[in-house]
Amino acid sequence: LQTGGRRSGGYQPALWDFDSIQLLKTTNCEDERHLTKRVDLIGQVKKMLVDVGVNDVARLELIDELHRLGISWHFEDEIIEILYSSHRSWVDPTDLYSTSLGFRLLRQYGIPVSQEVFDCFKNDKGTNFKPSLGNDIKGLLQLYEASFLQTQGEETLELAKEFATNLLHKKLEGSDHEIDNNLLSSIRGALEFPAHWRVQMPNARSYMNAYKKRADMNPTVFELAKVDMNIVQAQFQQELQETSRWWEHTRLAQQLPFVRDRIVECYLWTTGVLQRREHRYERIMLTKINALVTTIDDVFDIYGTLEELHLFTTAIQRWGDNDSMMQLPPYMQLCFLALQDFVIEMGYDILKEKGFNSIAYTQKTWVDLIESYLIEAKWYYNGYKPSMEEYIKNAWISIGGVPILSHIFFRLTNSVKKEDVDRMHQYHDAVRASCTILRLADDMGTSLVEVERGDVPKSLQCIMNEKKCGVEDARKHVRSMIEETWKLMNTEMMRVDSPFSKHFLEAAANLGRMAQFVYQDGSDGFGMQHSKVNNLLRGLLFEPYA
Ligand SMILES: CC1(C)[C@@H]2CC[C@@]1(C)[C@@H](OP(=O)([O-])OP(=O)([O-])[O-])C2
Ligand SMILES: [Mg+2]
Ligand SMILES: [Mg+2]
Ligand SMILES: [Mg+2]
Ligand SMILES: [Mg+2]
Ligand SMILES: [Mg+2]
Repeated sequence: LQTGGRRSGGYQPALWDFDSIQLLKTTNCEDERHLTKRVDLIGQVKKMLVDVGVNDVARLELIDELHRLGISWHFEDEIIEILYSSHRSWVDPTDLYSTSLGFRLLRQYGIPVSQEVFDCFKNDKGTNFKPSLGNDIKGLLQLYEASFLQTQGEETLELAKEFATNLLHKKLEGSDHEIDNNLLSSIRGALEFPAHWRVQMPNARSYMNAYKKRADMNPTVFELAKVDMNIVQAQFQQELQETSRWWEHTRLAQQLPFVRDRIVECYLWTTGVLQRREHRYERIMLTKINALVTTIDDVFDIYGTLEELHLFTTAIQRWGDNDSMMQLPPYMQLCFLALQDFVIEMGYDILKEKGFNSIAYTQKTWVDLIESYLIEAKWYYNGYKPSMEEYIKNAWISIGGVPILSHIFFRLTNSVKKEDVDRMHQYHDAVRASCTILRLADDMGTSLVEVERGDVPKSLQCIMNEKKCGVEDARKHVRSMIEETWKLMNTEMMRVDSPFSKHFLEAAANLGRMAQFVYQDGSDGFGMQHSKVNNLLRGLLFEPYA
C-alpha cells in the first residue's frame, strides 16, 4: 500500500490569496447610513410581529421567513414571547398546516410541545395518518418538516415522516397542475434538506433570491434582509481578514505544501456553526481550529510515514516534553508548535475571562483526536478493513469535532462549573451526536476521493464491504444513520436538565448542519472546492447583495 513516495491529496491551490483578502473594503458594517436604515427596518418588522391584527398563522409564517432569511436574531425576544403566548391558538384539529408549523417553531426555539398534538390527524385505530390529508399539500409539507424535530422514541413523528415523505414524492412524480412552482421547488428542497437540517447564514442568500420572486413577499422584510446581509458580510470579511493574517503568520501552507490551503473555507464553516453576530471572537478561534485540524489530518492521511506518525502521537501525548518534540522531523515540529501555541493562547483567554483553567481538558481533546488518527493510519498501512461499528467508534472522534466543541463549550458557557466540564469531556451524548453527523456527512462528501488516493475505508466503504452493496445503497444507509443521529441530537437539545447552555447546543447542532451544507449532494465543498458550495460561499462572503 505504501509505495515509498508520499501520497498527494490532489488538492488545488487556494482560490483567494492573502493580498486579495486583505484588500477587501469592509466599511459596510460601520456605515452609518446602512446601520440607521437597518434600525428603522427592524422597527417596522417588529410592529408586524406584534400587530394584533395579524392572525396567528400569518405570524408563525413570518417567524419562519425571518429565520430562513437569516434575520430572526433581531427579533428573538419578540419571537419567544409570541411562541409562548400563542401556545394553544395554532393547535387546530382541522388544520394540519398551522399545527405542524407551530409545533416545529416551538421545538426549534426549545419550547416543549408534545407530539400528541398530531393525534387528532390519525385514523381511529391511531395506526396511521388519515388518507384524506393527502390533498393538503402545504399541510403535508409542514408535517414533513415538523417530523424532523423528532426525539428518540416518538413514534407518531416517525409515522408522520413516512406518511408525508411518501405523499410528497408522489406529488412530485404526479402531474398535479394546481401546485405552483414555488411550492414544488420548496417540496423538492425540503425532501433533500429538511428545514431543521439547514444552517441559517450560509443559506440566507439563496432563500432571499427565492423570497424576492414570491407574489406574497413582504418588501420591508426583504429590504431588511438585504441591508442586514451587506452589513454582516462586511463583519464576516473583517473576521476573515484577521484569520488569514494568522494563517499567513504560521507559514504552515508554505512549509507543508501538501496540506489543504483552505483558510476561507475554514472560515465559512464558522458562519454556519456560530451564527450570532456577537460571536466574532469564537468564529475567529473556530477558524484556527479548523485550519489546525485540516493540517494535522492531512499529515496523518496523506504525508506522514507510520514511523513519523507514531513520533508525533507520542509528542502530543507528552505535550510539553521537549525531547520527544525534538525527535520530530521539522515539518512536524512546526505543526506541533502551532497547535501548542493556539491551545495555550485559548487557555489564557478562557482563564482570564471565565476564571477556569481549561488547558488539561482542551489538550485531552487533541490527544484523543490524534490517537484516533493513528488508529486510522495503522488500519490504512496494514490494509485493514474495519466493520462499520468498529470504524464509527473511532471515526466520530477522528473527524475533529471534539476539540471544536470543547473550545466552543468554554467560550459559550457563562459560568463554567467543573461537573459540567467533566460531563462534556466524558464526551456527552450531545457531543457524540454532533460529531457523528459531522463524520457521516463528511464521508458522504469526501470518502470516494480519499479512498481513491489512499485512505482508510470510511462509512460508505465499510457499508459496501459489510452489505456487499453499491455506493448508492450505501449512501441511503448512511443518510438513515444521519436521521437516527438527529433524533439523539434533538433529544439532547430538548433535555430540560442539560449541562449545556442553549447557545452551545445550538452550535453543536449547527456543526452537523454545516457539514451537511458543505457536502451537499454528496460532493466535497471544502477540499475540492465544489462549485455549488463555492458559489454560495462567494455570495455570503464576497459579493454584496445589490
Ligand atoms: C473541517 C473538517 C471537517 C475536518 C478538517 C477538514 C475537514 C473538512 C475534514 O477533512 P477530511 O480529510 O474529510 O477528514 P477525514 O475524513 O480525513 O477525517 C475534517
Ligand atoms: Mg450570544
Ligand atoms: Mg482527511
Ligand atoms: Mg483523517
Ligand atoms: Mg483518514
Ligand atoms: Mg473525509
